Amino acid sequence: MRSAELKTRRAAGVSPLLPDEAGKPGADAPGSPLLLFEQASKWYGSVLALNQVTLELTGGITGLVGANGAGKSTLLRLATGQLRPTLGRVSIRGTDAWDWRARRLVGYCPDADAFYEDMTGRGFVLVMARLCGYDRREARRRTEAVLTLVGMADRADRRIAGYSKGMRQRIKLAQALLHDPALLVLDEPLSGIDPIGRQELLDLFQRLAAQGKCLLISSHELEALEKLTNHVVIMARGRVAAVGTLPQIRELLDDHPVSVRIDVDVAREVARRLLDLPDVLGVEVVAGADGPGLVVKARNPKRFFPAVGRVLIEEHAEVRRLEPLDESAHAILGYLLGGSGRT
Ligand SMILES: Nc1ncnc2c1ncn2[C@@H]1O[C@H](COP(=O)(O)OP(=O)(O)OP(=O)(O)O)[C@@H](O)[C@H]1O
Repeated sequence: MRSAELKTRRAAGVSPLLPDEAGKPGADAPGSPLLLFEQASKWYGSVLALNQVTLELTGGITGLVGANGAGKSTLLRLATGQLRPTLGRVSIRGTDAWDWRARRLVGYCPDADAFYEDMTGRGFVLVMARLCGYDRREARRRTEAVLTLVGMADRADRRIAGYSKGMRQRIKLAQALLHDPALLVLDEPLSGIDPIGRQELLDLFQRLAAQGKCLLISSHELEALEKLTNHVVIMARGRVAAVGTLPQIRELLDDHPVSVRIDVDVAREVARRLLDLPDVLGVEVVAGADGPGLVVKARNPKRFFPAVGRVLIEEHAEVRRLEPLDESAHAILGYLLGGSGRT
């Protein structure tokens, strides 16, 4: 039983309370941000997954977006105290996120499902409540409260094996809410969920935020998060590329010059035409493996990129390479101009 319990804890990715500490107030230093990353870096062996991230959350809903491998899950694992930063600090209300006192303030919904499929949703949440250290009666009370909160009270006696993705997500959310955490960390909660289930989940997240919870939600899909919040963190290659409301990020992008590498057969002709464009700040001709290439510095990518496209077509240029050289700008552009930005 002991090993089964431990397996269940790990399976659901929960940070259980210690039995003798359940019910006591959490690690709480009033005035400290709920979640704070201070120059936090994480290496997996030789892979730098998170690079000097500084981030502060105080409340509301924050969307965390980034392409595959951008470092979102690593950031969330650090926030939930499952990993320790190699350098820097991650804290919850002033306490190291790795510390069990901090974990009591955090609820976590992992990306992957790891249920005992033969259990009912209610049975699973109840077991998780017991593992949190609540006695039978309190565990039952909390189980019913969270199942009601996530809209599963009347469907929780069915086996998990028969649940839709949306129902599974709600059960994960229910177990994360058992200890009434201040911060809810949700890793890709919308992935694979149909549009109706998705809207219901978005409504649920909004209700939780209205009740005072702080939510940190990762997603590949900016459009989905855009409906939920305008506080967005964009990640690229382990770094925070931009933080703010979407209008702020768009503005930042318009003001921030981007450097673009363009390798074409008629480099000099294209360079001359590009220099006439109003948003181009400079063009440098550089040597490439297959002939000369251009490094173009420009403002206002929304206007600049379509204009480049027109020049290349008019010059009948054969393009070998066209890519932003700045990873952050690349990521932001991917999201703001090209949809999801998934690579
Ligand atoms: N346990 C690990 N060992 C080695 N490298 C890892 C490990 N976990 C993640 N990485 C690497 O760290 C980087 C960041 O990964 P992470 O999973 O945090 O990104 P992500 O944005 O969540 O991506 P995805 O959307 O694909 O889950 C990637 O290069 C990934 O390959």
